[in-house]
Amino acid sequence: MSALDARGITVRYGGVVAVDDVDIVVREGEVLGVIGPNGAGKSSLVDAITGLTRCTGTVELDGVDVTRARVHQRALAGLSRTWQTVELFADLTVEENLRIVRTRHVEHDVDGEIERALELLGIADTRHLLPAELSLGGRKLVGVARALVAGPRVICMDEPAAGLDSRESAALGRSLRSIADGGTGILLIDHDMDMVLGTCDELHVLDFGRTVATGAPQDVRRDPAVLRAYLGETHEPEAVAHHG
Ligand SMILES: Nc1ncnc2c1ncn2[C@@H]1O[C@H](COP(=O)(O)OP(=O)(O)OP(=O)(O)O)[C@@H](O)[C@H]1O
Repeated sequence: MSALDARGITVRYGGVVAVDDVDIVVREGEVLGVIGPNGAGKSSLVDAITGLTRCTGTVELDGVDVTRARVHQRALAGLSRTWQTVELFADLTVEENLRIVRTRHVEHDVDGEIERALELLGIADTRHLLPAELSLGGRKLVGVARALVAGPRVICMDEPAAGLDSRESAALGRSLRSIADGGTGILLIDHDMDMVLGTCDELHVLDFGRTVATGAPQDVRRDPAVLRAYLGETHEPEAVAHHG
């Protein structure tokens, strides 16, 4: 069943069409990767889906139309988001940062969710540390844990691996897989192709705001339209071609 179903999403900034009639479906337990060159519209798409930017099109969560819902209402309906920069409370420990998350249901077992998130992200041993005592990778994992504690149906992640080394990035990918295996859908934007190709069930490729390819990672990375989209990019064609 689809946890997130976004249809005909179009985002305009003045005369610029940043996202052009894009359909995105994330199923329960699926990791959907959205990739594309710089400026392809990935962040704008996630901003539109989460309600942060104006768009046309429709967004459904678990079959419920949330197109007109505000950001916080979408969050309460089950749509979580992580950011490129992780904002944690500096004076609170990892566990306390998770404890202040607003959960979706009052009867929510917060303690249970926190333990589950700490275990899934492999950060249980850091629970009493302050954010400053963690590496950037560690803080990013706490950011993902925080999104998870709310009990989302779908988590949208904007470049969670940015700034991580390859070992941290691989660990993050494994954690995302475990989260999805627990039933949560994940919409993942990232430039780390090893992590994306190794983690996603499906890829959705954008170029100039348009969908140029969708499908399984092993098919998409060989797709001529995808390779074309990355040509002219300075830092990514090698990554895609390398795996092709
Ligand atoms: N607030 C804004 N106002 C005007 N134009 C914007 C705004 N935000 C993004 N754009 C433009 O919209 C297009 C898509 O940008 P977006 O950031 O969504 O792409 P992206 O794929 O996330 O890029 P990156 O990989 O570099 O993060 C680009 O042409 C960008 O310059």
